[in-house]
Amino acid sequence: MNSSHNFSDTIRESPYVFVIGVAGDSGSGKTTFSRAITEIFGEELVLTITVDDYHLYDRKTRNEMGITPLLLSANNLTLLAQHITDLKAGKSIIKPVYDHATGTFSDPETIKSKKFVIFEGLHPYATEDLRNLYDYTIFVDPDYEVKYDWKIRRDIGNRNYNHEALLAEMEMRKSDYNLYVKPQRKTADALIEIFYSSYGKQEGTLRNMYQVILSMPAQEYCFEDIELNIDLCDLFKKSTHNFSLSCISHKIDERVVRGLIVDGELIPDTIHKIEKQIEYQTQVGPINIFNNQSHITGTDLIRLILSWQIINRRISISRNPADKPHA
Ligand SMILES: Nc1ncnc2c1ncn2[C@@H]1O[C@H](COP(=O)(O)OP(=O)(O)OP(=O)(O)O)[C@@H](O)[C@H]1O
Ligand SMILES: O=C(CO)[C@H](O)[C@H](O)COP(=O)(O)O
Repeated sequence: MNSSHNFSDTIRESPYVFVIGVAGDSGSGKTTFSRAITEIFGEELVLTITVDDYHLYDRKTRNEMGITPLLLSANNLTLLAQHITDLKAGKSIIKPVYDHATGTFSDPETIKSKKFVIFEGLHPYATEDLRNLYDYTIFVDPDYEVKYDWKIRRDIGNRNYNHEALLAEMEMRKSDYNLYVKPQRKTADALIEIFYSSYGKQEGTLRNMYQVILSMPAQEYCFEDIELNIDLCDLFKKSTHNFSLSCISHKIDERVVRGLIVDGELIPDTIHKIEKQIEYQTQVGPINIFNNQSHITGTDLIRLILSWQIINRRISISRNPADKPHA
């Protein structure tokens, strides 16, 4: 690419709307991973919509019906498909709003399309018709224990649940998760698994440090144009923290996928050098998403690599419009 050109300007000027789907259970870390794209391109270019807004029933009604929000039939997936189609065509939508603080619906809101639209939630691409509308899909899949530790922390703090009600709800959700949410994992372009750190559960939790695996099917786009250089001097001499990076091939849902496993911490210098590599290789910049952090975790590195992968997918569409997925 021309070195004086900023690819964000190309995106701004292009009519193409790139749609990303991030699926996973409640509190699984979807926002944590998708936020990097907003941090890189800014809110002017990136719109995030929570699929929770497409629930058909409020919390009280769901409780009376004895159902969880994970049922496909408890969500208006037809309206969701229509809204993705409209936003992709550059049109505005009038969208329902689900308020987690009260468990009820607020007034609908009008939303204008932007150049990246991220749909995150339980069922962003739960049907084949929905799946065909996306340019890139991610499935976030923390280990059961990790996920429920996060959910308890978050829902009791921010969503006004009491501990017992939350545990009962979590138990009730298990089978619906396997039936209605997890199947999306089979078709995701990128799958993120999160486990307690191999350097110690307690220490890891305190430092927000987990073992994170980013897996992708061996496909044409995989790490295209990516040169990931990690400065060994930073790792060995300048940092006193544990860090490991390895690659595996493994089978998930009958697909053989290649996984990048990251655990431990890097110093900010190392990640800033990687950000510069991304700027150089993609001409998107400035990329500076890790300000004021004393250490950089595996989650952070995977967020950055995943964003890089998405940017490359977007670049390939610009280079070759016929390359558009589902064109
Ligand atoms: N990779 C991670 N490392 C450390 N903590 C995490 C990570 N991912 C998520 N968390 C914790 O879990 C909480 C929920 O994460 P996040 O908001 O990203 O989940 P979500 O899937 O978007 O949730 P929901 O869709 O239910 O709003 C965060 O506030 C954070 O405490
Ligand atoms: O699975 C969820 C996604 O966040 C929530 O439980 C669902 O959206 C219902 O929200 P609430 O529990 O606040 O009524």
